[in-house]
Amino acid sequence: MQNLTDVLASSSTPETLQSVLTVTTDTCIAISDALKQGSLAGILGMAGNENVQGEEQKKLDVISNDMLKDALSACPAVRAIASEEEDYIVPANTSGEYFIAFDPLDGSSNIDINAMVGTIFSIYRQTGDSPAVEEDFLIPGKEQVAAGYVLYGPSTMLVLTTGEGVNMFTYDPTKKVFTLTHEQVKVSQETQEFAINMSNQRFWSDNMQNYVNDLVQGSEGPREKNFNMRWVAAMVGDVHRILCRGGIFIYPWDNKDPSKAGKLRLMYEANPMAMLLEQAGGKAHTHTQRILDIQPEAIHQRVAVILGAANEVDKCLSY
Ligand SMILES: O=P(O)(O)OC[C@H]1O[C@](O)(COP(=O)(O)O)[C@@H](O)[C@@H]1O
Ligand SMILES: [Mg+2]
Ligand SMILES: [Mg+2]
Repeated sequence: MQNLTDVLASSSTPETLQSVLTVTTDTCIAISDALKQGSLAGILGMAGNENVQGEEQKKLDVISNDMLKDALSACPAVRAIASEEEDYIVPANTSGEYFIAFDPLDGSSNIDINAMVGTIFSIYRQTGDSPAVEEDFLIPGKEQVAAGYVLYGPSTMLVLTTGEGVNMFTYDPTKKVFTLTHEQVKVSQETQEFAINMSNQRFWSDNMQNYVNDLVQGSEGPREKNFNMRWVAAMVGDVHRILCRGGIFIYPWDNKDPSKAGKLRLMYEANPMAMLLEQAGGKAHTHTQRILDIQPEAIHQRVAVILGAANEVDKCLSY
């Protein structure tokens, strides 16, 4: 079976980009090893700080952020880094060719219950003669040259696109490599499952309430079929399920906090997942536009997210 290095070497991925992906995925293996140790490694619990978005950081948010930041800063091909857990961009090597944005640990609230978490990353090509500044990083998601995530579940999996479809790799701890296990994944067009945090229902728009009400009415409602609901509380887990067996994931606009356009972050969560979904034949939108077309205004910008099987995303948008 082919491993990640073979797959990248036989693709049109430039060697410099391969080096960024290798450093990223090697660091994710180290994060996976740390997670496996759990309480034994003293890495669970709160870090005692807040990130720039006012969220309390867990120790593992900080540890995984530092691991990725240190490894990627030392990679000559990396020009700058942006992270959900860093206030500002971190310039790395002026002669580097790539920007990498990441959510070092997605699904932080799952850490202490030993449930699914992941690392999400998004890579852009951007060169310049002087150290990178934040404005250089404000590139629409359609310009991504690679995106993916590593899911720390019962097995550790890498899901990757370099713009030539989506491949899934399973980490083989005996050989310490990611092995290609699911080639050219396509999102099923059949939607049986939806994922949305129903506890926010009263804050949604009327249109979103109507759409979800129609799903919940099942075979007695206008959709004339039954749906099931799933919520992993880690976007990485919900998106993985959609890539594996279809469905729709929604973190909609709501009026809970008018200063926020949504909960999820454009650069660390929405853009990389949108690229994966589109490369797998699915769709990813806000309530008003294609996510990959959004011109970012700030690195920590938030957006509404509706992604999954193309037909179902269209159906949702029709409301
Ligand atoms: O608290 P909620 O509404 O269940 O939110 C869950 C969502 O928040 C997130 O956990 C945010 O990610 P972080 O853990 O990186 O902050 C998403 O992964 C997930 O979809
Ligand atoms: Mg996240
Ligand atoms: Mg996070």
